[in-house]
Amino acid sequence: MITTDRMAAVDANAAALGVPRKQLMESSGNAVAREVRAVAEPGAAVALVCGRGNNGGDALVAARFLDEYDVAVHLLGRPESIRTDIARENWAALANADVPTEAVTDSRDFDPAGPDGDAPDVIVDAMLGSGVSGGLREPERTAAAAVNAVDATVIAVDVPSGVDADTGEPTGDSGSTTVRADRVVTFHDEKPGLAALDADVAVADIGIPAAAERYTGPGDILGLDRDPESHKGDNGEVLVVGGGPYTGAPTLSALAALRAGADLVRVACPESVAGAVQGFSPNLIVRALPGDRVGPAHVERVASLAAGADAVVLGPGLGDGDGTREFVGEFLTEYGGRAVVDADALRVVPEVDTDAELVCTPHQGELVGMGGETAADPDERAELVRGFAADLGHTLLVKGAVDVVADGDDVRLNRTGNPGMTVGGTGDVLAGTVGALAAVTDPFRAAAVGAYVVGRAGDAAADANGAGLVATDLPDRLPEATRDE
Ligand SMILES: NC(=O)C1=CN([C@@H]2O[C@H](COP(=O)(O)OP(=O)(O)OC[C@H]3O[C@@H](n4cnc5c(N)ncnc54)[C@H](O)[C@@H]3O)[C@@H](O)[C@H]2O)[C@H](O)CC1
Ligand SMILES: [K+]
Repeated sequence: MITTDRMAAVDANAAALGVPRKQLMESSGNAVAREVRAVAEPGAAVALVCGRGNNGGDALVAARFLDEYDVAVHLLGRPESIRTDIARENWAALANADVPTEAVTDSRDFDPAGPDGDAPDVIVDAMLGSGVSGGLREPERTAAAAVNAVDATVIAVDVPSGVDADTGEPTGDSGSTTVRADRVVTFHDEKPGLAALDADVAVADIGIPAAAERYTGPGDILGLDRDPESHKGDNGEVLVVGGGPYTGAPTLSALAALRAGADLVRVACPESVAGAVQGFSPNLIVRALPGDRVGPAHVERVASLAAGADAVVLGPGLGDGDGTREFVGEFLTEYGGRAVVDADALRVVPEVDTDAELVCTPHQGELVGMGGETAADPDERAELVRGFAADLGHTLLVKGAVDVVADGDDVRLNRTGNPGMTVGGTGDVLAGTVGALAAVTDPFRAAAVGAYVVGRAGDAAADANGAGLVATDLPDRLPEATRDE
């Protein structure tokens, strides 16, 4: 099962892995042709109704494969309005292969029966797929009604036009037109909303490599960019709780959170280091806690600060004194929001019963310290991490040459980054980055994207500084690493 957003990410990851979209479209078109052959004998009349996007492109390919049928292609719009060059190439190929085609510019002219007036045996609905937004507009709306009015077997490409593949509901309001399909041939994996439809659903493998789903890639960032209408605070407020024996760690986390997109970052730290932390950057808002270590006396104060944040980053530079461990346990017991837990705070997590949604970011040693297991083989390690995440009831991001991100259901691997990143402080940068992302997306995705972009920032830093990279090289490189390619 895959959602349309995740499908778009996997599609982009496949492209980044070098799988040409044209190849995917050829495979999709071939799958559509197979569906036609499954329902109609050679010589049957097949009308392919194509939109201007890649959904239409799939059917333009299919038309080429169906030469033993009486094929007619109806493009809804002018050929020059076809959106992508791969779909345009397929249109041109059809015209050269003397397949009857017509470009419908006025929806009132559209008749799936075509010029000879005989109703087709099969109609392929390739008007709109995952690129649909809102209820059907013209000419697709009139065309959908015309398709529904014909007594033919309707095969929908990817999803029936006008249907939201995630919900099975119309993409417009409940009364809006959708194509009623007898069969749906969807690509790569089942979509959540298709089961609700009164149609047979076939899932076609179109050659998307498993790595496009298993490993993070540029597609995982899609959709995280800011809403241009957003204003201060919408893009996340993060509270970093750390410092004590160390001052650099909470600062690195806080700077990373800002560079990863958080609007406001506050740092709750012992007053003994507050001056040093504030001194690192005027961008930070420091909330000093009495004394030189974070302890149980600070739980109420930190809990009230956390209530005003979208995500907490707990642990950088806290140290592992008894009082600090007690603080972490009591704070997490009380806190019910989202938190990234790192460094010395990690070992408390297995003992604490919390309503919070946690992302724990241990390295392999810290994972074992929490009671988890690791293995040399990446797939075995991934399965062990997934099982431990299920036991913990939280998301794990286990750092390594290949980072393993897992919650009880899903596992994703990240292979950006380089050995230069073993330098101290990069874990603090990662924790802050995941904190900023957890403020705007779900914990699993925050961990996967966080691992990916910090690794890319580390790779950019290594390009510039070789193995001499230091953690402070990373935050400023996060914006570039987080940009949609
Ligand atoms: N995901 C994959 O790996 C593959 C997907 N394929 C096929 O590509 C479509 C998605 O193609 P896309 O071009 O993104 O969008 P659509 O073709 O679905 O539609 C875009 C097209 O439609 C117009 N439009 C959008 N909303 C409406 C509306 N409400 N009313 C009218 N018109 C609308 C929009 O302006 C565009 O012009 C996917 O479904 C698969 O079939 C690849 O070919 C194979 C790999
Ligand atoms: K369709």
